[in-house]
Amino acid sequence: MVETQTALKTRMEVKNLNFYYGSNQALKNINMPIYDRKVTALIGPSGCGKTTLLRCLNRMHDLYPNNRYEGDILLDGESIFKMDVIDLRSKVGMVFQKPTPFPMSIFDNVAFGLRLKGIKGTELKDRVEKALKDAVLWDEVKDRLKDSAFSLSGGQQQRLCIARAIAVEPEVLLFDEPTSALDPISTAKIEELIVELKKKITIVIVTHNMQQAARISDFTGFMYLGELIEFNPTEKIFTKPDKKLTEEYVTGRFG
Ligand SMILES: Nc1ncnc2c1ncn2[C@@H]1O[C@H](COP(=O)(O)OP(=O)(O)OP(=O)(O)O)[C@@H](O)[C@H]1O
Repeated sequence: MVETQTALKTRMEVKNLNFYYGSNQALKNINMPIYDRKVTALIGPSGCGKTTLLRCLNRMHDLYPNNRYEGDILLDGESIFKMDVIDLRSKVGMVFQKPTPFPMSIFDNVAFGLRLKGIKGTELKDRVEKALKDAVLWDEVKDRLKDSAFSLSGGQQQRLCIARAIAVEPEVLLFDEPTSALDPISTAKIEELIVELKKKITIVIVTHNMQQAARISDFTGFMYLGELIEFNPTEKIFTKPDKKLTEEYVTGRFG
């Protein structure tokens, strides 16, 4: 069955978004839907604003006082700028480029967000186990849950960070180049995991790797110099893009 864009449910919506680091405007009038339970990839040359846009989606930039947003981003129709930021980040989680386990045990890493929500006892154990299973890490760690998270390999640490992020059952999960620090086997595992996760979670991923975008995403946004040049189904972006600039980029004529 061919899916049309109109039949899709919009989970988030970026509307006329400008973003400034002090006086430096990094995003220019971005408009983009993020469809429910699809993988949306952001591609474009270095410095075009991919990470900046991703970090707007859960207000990661709020940490620095000189950063400024204009326009709006909606989550389920509600402005994220009117939401409590902790609440927003429990709905819109993030996995970073380098694995960022906390300096504590494997179990405690995954339990972290759940404990903040007041979950304990058997429910806590069950939810940790479920998250580790969903992140396809359980079999590798079930006998060493008390070990330090740093005793895991890089690829395992990244899956642990994914387990930690999904344990609190976010609606949307943001991935910032999640495999750029990993070997090909670990990369393949994370890619399979992302495709599996989208059954339940809406995913946005920044990637430098165009093959990765083509392999795992349903929609792709191509960015250039702070603008969203084109947003379309991934297959169209890579075979018959609307814009010449997109075509030049995906065929490797500049990068
Ligand atoms: N903390 C910051 N302060 C000031 N300017 C910044 C900051 N972070 C990024 N920028 C600028 O914003 C623009 C977009 O950067 P961003 O990191 O979003 O691009 P990107 O497409 O993710 O690049 P890359 O693929 O190299 O990671 C760049 O011009 C960059 O120099």
